Amino acid sequence: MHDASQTIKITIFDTTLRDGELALKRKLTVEQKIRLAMILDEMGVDAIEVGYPGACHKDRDEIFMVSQQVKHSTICGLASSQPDEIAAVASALKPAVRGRINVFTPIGIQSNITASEVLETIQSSVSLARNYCQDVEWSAFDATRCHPDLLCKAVETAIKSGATTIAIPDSLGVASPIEFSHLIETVMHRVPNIDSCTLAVHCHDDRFLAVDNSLAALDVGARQIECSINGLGVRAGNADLAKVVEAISNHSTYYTSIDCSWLKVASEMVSQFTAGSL
Ligand SMILES: CC(C)[C@@](O)(CC(=O)O)C(=O)O
Repeated sequence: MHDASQTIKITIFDTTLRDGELALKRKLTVEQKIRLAMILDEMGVDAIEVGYPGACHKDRDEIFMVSQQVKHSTICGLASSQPDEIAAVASALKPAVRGRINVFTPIGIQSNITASEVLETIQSSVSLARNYCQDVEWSAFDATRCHPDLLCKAVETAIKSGATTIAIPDSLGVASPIEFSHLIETVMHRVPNIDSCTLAVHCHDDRFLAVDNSLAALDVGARQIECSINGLGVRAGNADLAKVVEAISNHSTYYTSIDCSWLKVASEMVSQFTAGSL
């Protein structure tokens, strides 16, 4: 429950089953994914990212089977800009009550393609995803190590191509809260069509700042936080969902739809699934 002053809803996007699973030596089974997804759905998580078929073949069937079971949360699958990956996620989402394709494009300093090639890739992959699905997220992989001019152009292009959510990840966990919120503020100010999407953040915990960075971004306009149970995720992990949600529940203006009484059950379930596998 939230009180009357808490008027701004923050969407919670859980990626335990996708980014979290990447951290495991022994992958999750489909039964485990379904069990956790049912808890996340019951808990009130807005979106559940279940897998990345482009990197792990079994994830396609897992997205399909979780989509058959979950009735409230949006089910999400990750794809690169490759058309076959986008098609695989789209077909896996067929049984979903609500489905979302999350398309990512590398735009950081490591990416060795030109700016115009990046923009073309975004345009074609997001439009393709949008032909399959009304709900499309575009993630700017390595956004915190990219030139802000390119980031702003890329975000504008993704929105024009049909993305309804834009995620700004700190993929390698390099940013501080001031740097990260400044980057989000730049995007909010400089992208002309930014109001027609939900801005999301996806932070990694390499500097133990994933939760702080995510929360700092709210005050400059971010409205979705991507996080995971127990902070499970590659390297140091993602932002811990329970910490994000507890912090927001004590905030004067923001609220989430999470029922905190489920946090302990979810955390214990993930600890049990990952025991000996980290
Ligand atoms: C897809 C994207 C949000 C990503 O999760 C990609 C990834 O690390 O797999 C990131 O952290 O940049």
